[in-house]
Amino acid sequence: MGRKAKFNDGVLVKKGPGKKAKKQKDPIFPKSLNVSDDADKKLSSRQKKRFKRREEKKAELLEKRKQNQKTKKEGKSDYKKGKGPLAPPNQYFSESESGDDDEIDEDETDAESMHEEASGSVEEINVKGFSDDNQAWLRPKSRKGFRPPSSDEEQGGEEKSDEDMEEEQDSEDHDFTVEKLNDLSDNEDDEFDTDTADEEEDDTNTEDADDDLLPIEKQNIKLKKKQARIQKESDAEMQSIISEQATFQFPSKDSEEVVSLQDVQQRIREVIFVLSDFNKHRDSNHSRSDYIELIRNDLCTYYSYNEFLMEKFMQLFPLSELLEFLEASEVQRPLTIRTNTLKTRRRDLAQALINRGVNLDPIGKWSKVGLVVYSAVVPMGATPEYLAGHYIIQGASSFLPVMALAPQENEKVLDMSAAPGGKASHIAAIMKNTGVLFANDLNKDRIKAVVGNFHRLGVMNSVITCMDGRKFPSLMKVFFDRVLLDAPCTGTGVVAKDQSVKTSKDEIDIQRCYNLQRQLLLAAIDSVHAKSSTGGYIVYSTCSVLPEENEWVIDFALKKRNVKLVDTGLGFGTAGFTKYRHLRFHPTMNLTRRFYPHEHNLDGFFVAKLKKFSNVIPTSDDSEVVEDFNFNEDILNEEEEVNEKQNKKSKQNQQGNDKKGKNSNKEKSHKNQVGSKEKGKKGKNLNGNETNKTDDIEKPTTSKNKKNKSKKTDITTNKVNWDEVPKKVGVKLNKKVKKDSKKKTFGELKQKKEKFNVNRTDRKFKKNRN
Ligand SMILES: C[S@@+](CC[C@H](N)C(=O)[O-])C[C@H]1O[C@@H](n2cnc3c(N)ncnc32)[C@H](O)[C@@H]1O
Repeated sequence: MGRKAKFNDGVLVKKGPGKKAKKQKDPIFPKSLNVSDDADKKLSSRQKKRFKRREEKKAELLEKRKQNQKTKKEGKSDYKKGKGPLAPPNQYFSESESGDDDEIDEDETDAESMHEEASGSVEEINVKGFSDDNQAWLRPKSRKGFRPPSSDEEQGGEEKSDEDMEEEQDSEDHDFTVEKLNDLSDNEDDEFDTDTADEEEDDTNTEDADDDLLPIEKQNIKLKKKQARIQKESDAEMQSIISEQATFQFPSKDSEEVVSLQDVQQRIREVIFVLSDFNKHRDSNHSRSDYIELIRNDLCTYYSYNEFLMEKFMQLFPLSELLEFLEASEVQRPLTIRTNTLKTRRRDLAQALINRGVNLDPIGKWSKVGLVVYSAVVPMGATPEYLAGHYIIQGASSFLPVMALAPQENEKVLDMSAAPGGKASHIAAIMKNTGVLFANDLNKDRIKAVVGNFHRLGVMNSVITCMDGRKFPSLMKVFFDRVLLDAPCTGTGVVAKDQSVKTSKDEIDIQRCYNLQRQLLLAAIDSVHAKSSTGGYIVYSTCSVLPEENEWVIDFALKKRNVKLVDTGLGFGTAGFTKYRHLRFHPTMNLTRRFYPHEHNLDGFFVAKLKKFSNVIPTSDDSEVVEDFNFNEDILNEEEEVNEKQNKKSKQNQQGNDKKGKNSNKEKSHKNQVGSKEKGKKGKNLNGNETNKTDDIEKPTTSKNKKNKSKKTDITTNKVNWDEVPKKVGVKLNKKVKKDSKKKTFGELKQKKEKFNVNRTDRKFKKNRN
């Protein structure tokens, strides 16, 4: 019942006489709903103009959209071909290895089907979208309170207080809501925004256009105008403050005032500002080093580091980046898990965990087995899936060395320092439990964790050993197809996980680490078979960001063994250093990869991949005893050496030319620097303990033994640097003495042996007595 609207333009179709139809009048609709053809006729001339303009813009927008879609399609096809910036995961595995391919292929289909599931069952149970495009989590969250200054601020901009930031955030939020409302109110008319933007510029136009706008749109325009005005005012204010506070007041040495953390934070910003244009903003009574010292102390106070480590980081990062690194190191990385493909598939695992109320997402396009967990109502280390070995809780950065290693089915692989077995079990999964995996660790207690994890995860192809990795070559020399050395390190990349690193590390710790790392790496190389039909690779990784433990160790191995650096195949990460302070590393060092918490939202990590090309050990004299090597001393000596070199240059060149022909074979060698070794000496490390290593760790470059320091090659040309020839003469002389000793008569040798036996008994006797 009720009145009937006449939508048929007044053409009345007679249906016969009805009482009500006759009695009731036609309904009258409001003008705005009148959609009759003659609506056009009622437009004013201005309205017509605006209408025309809108139509034109509509057409323009449509054209643009079409073009965009076209370029997007082209981009997509590029991506499929592997040309795009985020290449498909297969590309990450540079060698075409059947085992990996299988895992990836399977996972790729996993990912696709997971997308399908996302629109189906996953959404049904109302859990956050499960998409593979979650690169956003890779952006590190900043700690609340201290925002490192942007480069703009550093260039002289005034820093914003927390209140300002909150206000800014508020206004951003407000903008966002208003925009959203606009979208909602006019979501079919995309060009509308453009219209209003134009009208904002032209006041007269705005007034005209206002007639057509909804109240909320008018409000939006007003708000934007207000914001622009406020911005203008605050800019002007900021300029005046900057000009007023041109010089930062350096705190006097005598002042013992206790400053709050907020003041320290403020001072850090101010000193960064001064250092950004030192000549302009400095206090003439203080040098740059005064400012550096001040900021170092303040950073130590604010972030609770010891001065030594802060100094190390200051050498590593420019100031603005340092702040970002320190800030990111205060925040825990997202919780990530790795699917154990020996037992399940990622999509099944994801589904099972989602059903338990875990909010998760794939880790990113670079891994097909990782999941990032945003929130969980159950402890992730105690779910039935965990206990059944369907996944392992593992930092995302720990995937990287194994991905770089790219083990294959049926290979012989060694994980030299494996405990607690996270990476080793990943290797076993990629090998699909085929071949042999040696999982070794020096630490007896930690090796128990490897056993436990392997049982839980169903690793069946492993031999677990507990020995010093340095001794592996004596047990299984040239045996393995691939070796992973995830070396013990200072852990400077994982400060967020272990805050004790901030204060517990000093020079001696670092020195101990890099000496052990060098020895372990040489042992790892010696355990690999260069002629392996499928491999011959060594991957070296640490969770430290210090070059002493990374590039410097690799550079050492390049000089000591027949290995070369190859691409890690990881597709992301920052290139390793080819120079650091006064040191110059091999130019191929840029093939190594560094990962930072502030840049990649991963723990600080270093990954290098080496290919062994010959089983010959270039300096194979095991009787050589070498002292520990000191990084800082080396840097100082490099400087000294440069000066010395300049003085002796002409003389050395002459000698060098004489020797050139004789040493051409060495010149061909891959190594760019061969350390000469002192024989028969015992070395001392920094602790004063005697070292009697059988492997070739370089001796310290102290002035005492400098004469015998290694000959060098020019790393840019990989040729012998003939300026260094006198040192090589020293090496030659040593060899000559050695040869002469071989010419000794039988009688002399017998005498020598007897003397040696007497000494030995004497030593034994003394030892027993003690
Ligand atoms: C960074 S952790 C290895 C972590 C392991 N790769 C993982 O992913 O679970 C370094 C390991 O090296 C071991 N280690 C230290 N010195 C060693 C040595 N001389 N030989 C073998 N392993 C050693 C430590 O016990 C420690 O477990």
